[in-house]
Amino acid sequence: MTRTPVNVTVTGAAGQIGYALLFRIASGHLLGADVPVKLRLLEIPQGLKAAEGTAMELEDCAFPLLQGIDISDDPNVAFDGANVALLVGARPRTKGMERGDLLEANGGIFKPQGKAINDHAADDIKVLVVGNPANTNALIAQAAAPDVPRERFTAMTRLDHNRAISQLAAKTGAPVSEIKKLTIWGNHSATQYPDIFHATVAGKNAAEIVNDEKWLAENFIPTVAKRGAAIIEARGASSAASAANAAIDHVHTWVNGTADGDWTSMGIPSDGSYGVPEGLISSFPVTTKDGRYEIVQGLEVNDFSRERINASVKELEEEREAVRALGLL
Ligand SMILES: NC(=O)c1ccc[n+]([C@@H]2O[C@H](COP(=O)([O-])OP(=O)(O)OC[C@H]3O[C@@H](n4cnc5c(N)ncnc54)[C@H](O)[C@@H]3O)[C@@H](O)[C@H]2O)c1
Ligand SMILES: O=C(O)C[C@H](O)C(=O)O
Repeated sequence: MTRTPVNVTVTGAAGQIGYALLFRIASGHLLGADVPVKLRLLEIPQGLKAAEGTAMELEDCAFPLLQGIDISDDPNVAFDGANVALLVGARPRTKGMERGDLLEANGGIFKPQGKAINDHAADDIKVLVVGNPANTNALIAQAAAPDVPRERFTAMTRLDHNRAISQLAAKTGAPVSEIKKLTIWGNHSATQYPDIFHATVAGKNAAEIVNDEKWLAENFIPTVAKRGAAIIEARGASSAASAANAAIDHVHTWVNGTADGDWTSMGIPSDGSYGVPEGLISSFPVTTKDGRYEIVQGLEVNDFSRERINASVKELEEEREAVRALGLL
């Protein structure tokens, strides 16, 4: 194999998403079956030993595409030469912690990581933030990386997108492969808005096939938006394999392109489209090609959708104000 390996940095590598993610990156699912990779694992000092254990297991898989694994607790080392960065490690909310405390604690993680990306990553760096609150953590990292084109910082709403496809497939009886053009708008939180008004099921308009606004408002939207909490309740831990799968999907689609006649959802810096204030990292319908994404333009937004997009965007604005007040932007 002569191709130069792609450097993929994963933070929180010893966590549960990390464990579900690393083996799939190393086996070619992130970038392609012919793309060699080098893994850079970033952990806090307490996580280093577990990360070493995971690295031993990765070696034991003898993946032909895996050309090296480095482990560090220093962001300046872990992001050195990174082409793709998956920011998974974050501070979970603990008992008695207010939202502001959570944002401040994550600022302490994502600001230095953004700066390390700014100073050390490769020129073609692509960043996906998974650690929650993902959209606002992405904003913090982006603000600390003024030399990196801002569109390279993205936040994960692909898990919500995949969840919504699955729920719509179950409702309509269609296979998931027949569901296209679904959109997640807004924040990766309970305010997100999964939109089926432009989606298609086997080529026909999904909203017309469903024809049930009550189901949309009272079943579909809350099921998708609160799925993360339902999984925490059932598993006793937040989603891991499905989150890792969505991270793989997000980067694979960004790098390799969306299929003709379809789009995906990504949390990306707003350019003001659809009335979302410029600069907020909000989820949009996007097409991708040649490693770049574009917001799908010209979609009609009805009153039902507008109200819900506005509510999620308002929450993002409040989060932005909170981190600005903390001096993180
Ligand atoms: N966007 C999404 O759709 C989505 C879905 C599921 C989970 N999440 C979020 O992903 C994050 C990770 O989830 P998990 O289940 O893997 O958590 P986890 O607690 O199992 O693992 C997190 C890991 O991050 C490490 N870590 C903490 N601070 C770090 C730092 N500064 N640098 C490097 N590593 C650091 C920890 O040591 C730990 O090993 C959480 O914030 C979770 O809420 C997001
Ligand atoms: O970790 C969480 O709070 C939930 C997670 O973001 C998810 O959507 O599964």
